[in-house]
Amino acid sequence: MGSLTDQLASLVEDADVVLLFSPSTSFYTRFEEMGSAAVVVAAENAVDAEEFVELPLPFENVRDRIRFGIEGAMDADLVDEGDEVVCVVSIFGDATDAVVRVGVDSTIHTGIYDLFVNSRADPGVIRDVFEVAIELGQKGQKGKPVGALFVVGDAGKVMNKSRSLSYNPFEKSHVYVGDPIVNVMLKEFSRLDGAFIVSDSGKIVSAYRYLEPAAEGVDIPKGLGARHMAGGAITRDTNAIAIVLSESDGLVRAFKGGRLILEVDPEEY
Ligand SMILES: Nc1ncnc2c1ncn2[C@@H]1O[C@H](COP(=O)(O)OP(=O)(O)OP(=O)(O)O)[C@@H](O)[C@H]1O
Ligand SMILES: [Mn+2]
Repeated sequence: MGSLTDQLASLVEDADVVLLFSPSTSFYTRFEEMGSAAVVVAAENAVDAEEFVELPLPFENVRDRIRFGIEGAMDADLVDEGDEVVCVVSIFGDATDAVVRVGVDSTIHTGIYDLFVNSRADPGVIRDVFEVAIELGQKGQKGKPVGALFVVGDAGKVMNKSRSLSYNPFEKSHVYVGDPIVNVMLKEFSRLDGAFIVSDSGKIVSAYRYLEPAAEGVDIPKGLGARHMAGGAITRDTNAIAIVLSESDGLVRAFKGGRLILEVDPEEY
């Protein structure tokens, strides 16, 4: 009696919902055969799950990944506050290697799902901008660390709350983030001062914008400088989100509604 299995069984006991993160087909099939209901959280619905939450980024930080899955499941009314959720994840490799039990309360909710899915801009556009910022953080510009500020969505209003620092290289072009050539241009222009403005659909509206948002009601951590403050504040003053790569600490941060929602270390991707 009192075997390890018995001891650990308490981890999954009385769970309200099971979230399977990127399960293999065989794992998912076995799970289905047991008749257990599960929500699949993955980049794509490769197992044809009935209940599915799409992950826009791999989220190397497992807490972020789990938060995203839970918030997504809550948004789809599959999980409620007060539920006990069991998350089956892979941390070190592709195979399932961890079970995490989470009691869902208000503190679980950071807005990480909301950032991608309930913003003005398309989720794919937000993901593409994230990817550019992460790559830029990994490689820098010609080996040197660079910073960058991308304001995504609600571009008309953002343009009204900002001014041009110089000639806009994207003035007459119709180019979109996610296109490999455009991503190279964005990286090249990251040496310039100011912000990139991206529309809801991913069109690069401008580079070189100096943001002049009202800063009241902005709640961002002390110690971040003017770029982060301006990026955070514009998301309070408009319905845009901001993705900021810091030149000084190398992290990529996302802001929405004047709040810091997500911090990602490009070196971990
Ligand atoms: N209001 C603004 N609008 C657009 N860009 C800005 C604004 N304020 C600062 N920046 C840009 O941010 C750059 C860095 O400024 P600062 O060092 O104060 O920001 P920071 O938040 O500390 O960012 P980092 O972590 O990259 O140093 C500036 O050179 C400028 O290009
Ligand atoms: Mn700085």
